[in-house]
Amino acid sequence: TQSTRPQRLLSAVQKNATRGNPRSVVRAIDEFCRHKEWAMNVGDEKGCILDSIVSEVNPVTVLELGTYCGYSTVRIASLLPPNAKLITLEFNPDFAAIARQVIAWAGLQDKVQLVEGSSGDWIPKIQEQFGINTFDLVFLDHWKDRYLPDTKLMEKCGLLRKGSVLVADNVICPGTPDYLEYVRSSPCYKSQYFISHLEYTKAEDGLEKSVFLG
Ligand SMILES: O=c1[nH]cnc2c(O)c(F)c(-c3ccc(F)cc3)c(-c3ccc(F)cc3)c12
Ligand SMILES: [Mg+2]
Repeated sequence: TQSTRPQRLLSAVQKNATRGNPRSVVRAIDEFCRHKEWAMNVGDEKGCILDSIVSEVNPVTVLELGTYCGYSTVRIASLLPPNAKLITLEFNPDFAAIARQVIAWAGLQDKVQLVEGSSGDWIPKIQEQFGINTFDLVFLDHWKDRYLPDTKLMEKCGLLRKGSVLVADNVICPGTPDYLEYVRSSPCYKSQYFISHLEYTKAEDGLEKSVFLG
């Protein structure tokens, strides 16, 4: 039977990256996507911007919406302090199965909790299920039509506190106009756009960083 692109991406990691070395896992995926097959990882250019925001926030609790193959999960988790926890939600079970193996290859499974299911179902259950009250950082990278409803849901569930930082991928390509309008016009957010490119291409894309003001 034919392999899938995520399976081929995992094989490239297992072939070219060193177990327990997150940077080599990130490099192996970027090489695969640049030279073999494009895949929708945040990528190296936007990834560096994400790294700088994560390092600045130095979060103890992180929520990632949209795991895919675990590329940004590995990038973020590799920068976290020892006691920090990253929860990543993935709707697609095939993606989740690959991501678990990529995260394990990087040696980051103790910092990461991968949860399979829809963000809309899981966001209201996180506090009771994982003993987390609020998130210091949220990375939105799942589905463009869910960014705004899930942000409102996080607010309603009290998962954001004064100073919580939201980072959203793909705000230009494919674009999340309703989300951008909301975080840029709401008095509850201070927003900033970081211009970049769609992963592994010359098309414009960028990250929107929004600080919740409470
Ligand atoms: O859906 C996504 N989630 C998270 N990150 C994504 C990402 O970083 C992307 F670059 C793309 C993308 C953008 C342009 C393109 F041509 C193909 C795919 C998508 C995406 C957009 C529309 C779809 F129908 C399917 C996938 C996503
Ligand atoms: Mg993305």
